[in-house]
Amino acid sequence: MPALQKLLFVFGTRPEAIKLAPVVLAARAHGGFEVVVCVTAQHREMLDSVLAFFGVNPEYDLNLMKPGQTLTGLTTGVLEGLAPVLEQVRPDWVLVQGDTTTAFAGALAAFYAKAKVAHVEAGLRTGNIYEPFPEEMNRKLVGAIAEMHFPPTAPAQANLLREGISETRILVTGNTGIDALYLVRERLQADPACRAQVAAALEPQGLNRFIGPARPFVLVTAHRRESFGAGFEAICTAIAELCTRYPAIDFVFPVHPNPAVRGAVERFLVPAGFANLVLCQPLDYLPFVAMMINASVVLTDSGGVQEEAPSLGKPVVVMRDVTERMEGAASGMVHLVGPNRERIVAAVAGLLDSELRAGSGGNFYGDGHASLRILDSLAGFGERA
Ligand SMILES: CC(=O)N[C@@H]1[C@@H](OP(=O)(O)OP(=O)(O)OC[C@H]2O[C@@H](n3ccc(=O)[nH]c3=O)[C@H](O)[C@@H]2O)O[C@H](CO)[C@@H](O)[C@@H]1O
Repeated sequence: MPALQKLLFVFGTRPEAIKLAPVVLAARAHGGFEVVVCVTAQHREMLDSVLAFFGVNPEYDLNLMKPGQTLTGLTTGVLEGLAPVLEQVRPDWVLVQGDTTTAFAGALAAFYAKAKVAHVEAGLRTGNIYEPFPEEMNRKLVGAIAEMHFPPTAPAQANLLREGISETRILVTGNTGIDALYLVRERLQADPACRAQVAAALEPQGLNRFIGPARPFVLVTAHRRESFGAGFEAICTAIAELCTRYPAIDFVFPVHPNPAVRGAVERFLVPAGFANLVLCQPLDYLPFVAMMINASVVLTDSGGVQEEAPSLGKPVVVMRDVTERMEGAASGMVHLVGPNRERIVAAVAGLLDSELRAGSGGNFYGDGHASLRILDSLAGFGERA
């Protein structure tokens, strides 16, 4: 019988936790692995709420989040913090996900410790190292280090092949974010206690009405670093114009804690006091998914939300100039408009005016079984060793 392989998961933000939690849970249930989790806590509260929801208790916590955190400070913090963890754990594989600074610095720290890196959600590219910034460079750098690459889709695999990575080191798996999404949707459908938990979580912010038969609403998220400044002014003024034009439709905007995002919202949206604009704290993952299921249109610059909304049959307007996820755009479910006031207003209005038409959705990004494919592939290495 082959020895258990030791997997060290390293992650630090809300989206990484959402996309790695299903892999951690499946690895713990698998039997072929010893599993160790180290969080950098590049985000703190938003990370903890996801860990609690999935019941993932990290063995190591670098607790790196600081006010006014810089990318340089974070990178060096992850490198220095991980070195002793790697020394102690001595993993066979270090798993990192996506494109955060934690993923890049985690992969580099693993390389310095001569541990193999497996990259979950590999191969996403826009071709522009400043969009998204710093994510495009982070994921290219992880790609240069990784021994095994798990792209979610065939176009992401093609990007890796173009960069000269051998096809024997690539496996298309689907996105693990869709594993998490379907898991949550199933729990919401099957478990009344889970629905009660969502209602209780939304009640203090007065948001329960959005999970019942609500009047139509648009769910908004925005946080991309390259839109800070002029981009956020355009995003906020577009939302203001939509609030005025559609008084019978609500706009629900959980505001990301980054001060650049909060500042723009306070300057361009708060003073008008729109009755149909609901500004709230970021939502926990479970209530956020419940709201997405009920939304008419989703307006976002998020990568994960761009994958989730069409998987739930919701049309999405993407406030970015470029995207590494053209699969949804090609289907007509995703409208790429940039952080541009006129184009945001036109796209959202187009969807609202067409009787809130939603498509049937599609699983362009995953079928809910990505985690098992990843683990079967890593288990195969153990058997060959
Ligand atoms: C450039 C790019 O596309 N990069 C992505 C980036 O992340 P992102 O843009 O997807 O980040 P966010 O938008 O912060 O998170 C999204 C998640 O958060 C949930 N959500 C949202 C609002 C809320 O109030 N409550 C919530 O729970 C939501 O359902 C979703 O699952 O990093 C990831 C990590 O490496 C990569 O995978 C990834 O490519």
